[in-house]
Amino acid sequence: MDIKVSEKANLPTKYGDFTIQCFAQGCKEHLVIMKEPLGDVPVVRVHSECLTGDTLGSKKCDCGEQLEFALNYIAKHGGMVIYLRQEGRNIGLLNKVNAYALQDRGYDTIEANHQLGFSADERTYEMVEFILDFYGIKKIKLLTNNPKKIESLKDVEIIERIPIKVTPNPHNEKYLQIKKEKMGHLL
Ligand SMILES: Nc1nc2c(ncn2[C@@H]2O[C@H](COP(=O)(O)OP(=O)(O)OP(=O)(O)O)[C@@H](O)[C@H]2O)c(=O)[nH]1
Ligand SMILES: [Zn+2]
Repeated sequence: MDIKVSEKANLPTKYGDFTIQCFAQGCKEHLVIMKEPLGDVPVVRVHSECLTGDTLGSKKCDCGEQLEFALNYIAKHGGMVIYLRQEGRNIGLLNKVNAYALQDRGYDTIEANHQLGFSADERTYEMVEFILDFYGIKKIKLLTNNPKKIESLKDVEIIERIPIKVTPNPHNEKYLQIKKEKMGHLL
């Protein structure tokens, strides 16, 4: 993998004071948001980009709330958010908006992906393994409700899963139900 790594820089935020470091592969620029000390077994959140949820406050998904939970948790306990540029479970923003249009017509989040010729989840996690290896991290506590993410991280030992609590709203109730029933999320 041809990966460029930036320097580390300070990033004070409303959640706490972090450092950030960028890992670029081609046109995908991934980000690590870190709070030190990391401790013996760092807390890690692997977060996939959701422009609509993370920055626009969309109520259609739980991404923004999960990111806030993770940043608050890591500000308190140390650890890192690995922010992967895998928008729309890696189908990209344009396709996600088309998937949302299909959802407006009654398809669920998985059916909409299938209608567009994608699998339910097109993400991969090699970059996470590269980043953890870069920092010499072999064991982590993973902040997630997604068992597939745990299975996908083969080169690192996950000694604990820390659940993320989200409060459903009328717009994401069905989405959360599909994640639980069809994608096996531990909600
Ligand atoms: N294709 C598609 N992507 C979506 C949709 N809603 C959210 N996403 C994307 O899904 C990703 C977040 O995935 P989730 O399955 O919600 O959560 P997760 O990160 O896999 O699991 P957790 O670790 O428990 O948060 C982000 O990349 C979002 O852009 C949708 O309806 N369709
Ligand atoms: Zn989202």
